[in-house]
Amino acid sequence: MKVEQTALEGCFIIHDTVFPDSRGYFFESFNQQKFADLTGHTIPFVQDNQSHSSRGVLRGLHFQKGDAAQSKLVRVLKGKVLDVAVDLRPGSATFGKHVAVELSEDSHTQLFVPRGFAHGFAVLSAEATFFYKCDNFYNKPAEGGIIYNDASININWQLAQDEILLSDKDLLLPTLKEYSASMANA
Ligand SMILES: Cc1cn([C@H]2C[C@H](O)[C@@H](COP(=O)(O)OP(=O)(O)O[C@H]3O[C@H](C)C(=O)[C@H](O)[C@H]3O)O2)c(=O)[nH]c1=O
Repeated sequence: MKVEQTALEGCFIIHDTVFPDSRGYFFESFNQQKFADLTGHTIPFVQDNQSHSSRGVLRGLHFQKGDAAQSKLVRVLKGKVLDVAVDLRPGSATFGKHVAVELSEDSHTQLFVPRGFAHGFAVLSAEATFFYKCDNFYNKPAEGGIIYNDASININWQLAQDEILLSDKDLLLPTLKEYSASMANA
């Protein structure tokens, strides 16, 4: 397992150590001690999630607010996605900035998304199975989000506009400016 820092402090890429042999391959997808030794974080993950989507599906940009905030360790079991994390930490020097990383079943890479970030992904392969660990439980009332095509974040999702399929909920998400204003008035 190797850790690659990104431009956003606390958000990093994990390169898994894979053991191929004549049968296929093996790798430890998560080891709390190795994760802590390499990242300095001991994360008490409490919930695993898995979703499956067809090409063009875009899930995000999502987060949970306040004490319900989640850090996530995300990876792809099947197919390929563009995975995106957006820094929404108040006062962060990289507030509103994002990282976009291709994750696939063959890359054996994972992305750690800290609390305070919005997260989303777009499916680039015919279909993709997405798996992630969360360090806080699902809390529907605390859910928040930012619209995927917010010009101030300017994410290139690597899909043609007419390919992108969003949930009705995600189509109605606010821009970062609208969200920030709503929080300021809260
Ligand atoms: C997230 C979640 C959802 N659900 C239920 C609620 C809905 O009935 C159904 C689908 O939920 P949703 O449309 O919010 O699923 P996604 O659009 O994949 O949401 C996720 O998308 C991006 C990529 C994220 O990072 C978040 O973890 C999460 O928001 O699963 C649960 O029961 N537990 C959960 O933890």
